[in-house]
Amino acid sequence: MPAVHDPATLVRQGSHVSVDSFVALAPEAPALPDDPTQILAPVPTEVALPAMEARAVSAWFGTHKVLERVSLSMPAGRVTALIGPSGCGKSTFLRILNRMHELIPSAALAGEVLLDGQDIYDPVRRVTDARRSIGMVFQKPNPFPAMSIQDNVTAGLSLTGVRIGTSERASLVEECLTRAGLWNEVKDRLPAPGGGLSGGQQQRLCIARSLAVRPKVLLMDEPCSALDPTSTRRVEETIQALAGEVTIVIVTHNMQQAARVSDQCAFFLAEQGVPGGIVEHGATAQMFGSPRDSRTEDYVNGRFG
Ligand SMILES: Nc1ncnc2c1ncn2[C@@H]1O[C@H](COP(=O)(O)OP(=O)(O)OP(=O)(O)O)[C@@H](O)[C@H]1O
Repeated sequence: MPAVHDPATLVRQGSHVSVDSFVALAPEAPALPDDPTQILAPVPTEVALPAMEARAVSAWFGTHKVLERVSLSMPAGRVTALIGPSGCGKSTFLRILNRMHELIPSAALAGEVLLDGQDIYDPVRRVTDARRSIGMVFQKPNPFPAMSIQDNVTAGLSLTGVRIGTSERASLVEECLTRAGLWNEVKDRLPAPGGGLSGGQQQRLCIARSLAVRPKVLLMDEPCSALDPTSTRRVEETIQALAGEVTIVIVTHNMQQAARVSDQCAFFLAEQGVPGGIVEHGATAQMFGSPRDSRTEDYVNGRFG
């Protein structure tokens, strides 16, 4: 019997540092292909260990049950895409993976979320540990606009009480901006305000900020939905570059994006009057090329949703 985590018994956390990002324009970037079957991400050949595992996760807002016993393994160093129509519980599931769900009044959940085999909801584990290990990038980028680019990168460290020296800070800033694909564009203006960057650059700045606390997992909730196609391409390149180093779970409504960036997909659905659940999950190539369930086939081919 899984534990029920009622919000009244959960540790509340009001100082979470959100990790949003924006993306930059790049006129030379190629146009996006129209046919998802032409751009399938490479299928992993070896079996990766799960970095995160959701076991029988159910969720409620008050008496409204929105997820029903969802189980999913998210392999280490791989990209998992959560797809499905609006309202089926993808974002709720994502927020459960780093204990943000409990910040919402009336929210409750049941089940377990394991990170490297440990339940992040275990009462002996601190909520701040979960959020440090499991970063989040939101739909709307939110760097600290008046703060310098370099200070934005290290803002998460300061807020979690981590102190580092000047030279260590400088190398961390360079490392994280490089990993986020932004270093070359900002290396000559690190003291300039983060708010002066283009939207796409701000999105990658926020990815750099999340990387600075060295998360094991990066959750991304429609990180490109506010971006133009070229900026989207830049963020997708960043996701692909990070895969292998960080476990990524991304919610996206863009099927081409899911096909481009993910190794595996989980298709969520909430049919009339029924809480959301996973209809089917598997390797991205299989989900797009030969889905087992006709509802998956209809969704990935744009027949509904
Ligand atoms: N803060 C909240 N309070 C009450 N109900 C909520 C809240 N957030 C989400 N819900 C409900 O939970 C269900 C799942 O919502 P959720 O946002 O997780 O779906 P989603 O698949 O991510 O949708 P979308 O793709 O539109 O973002 C919906 O019925 C929604 O109305």
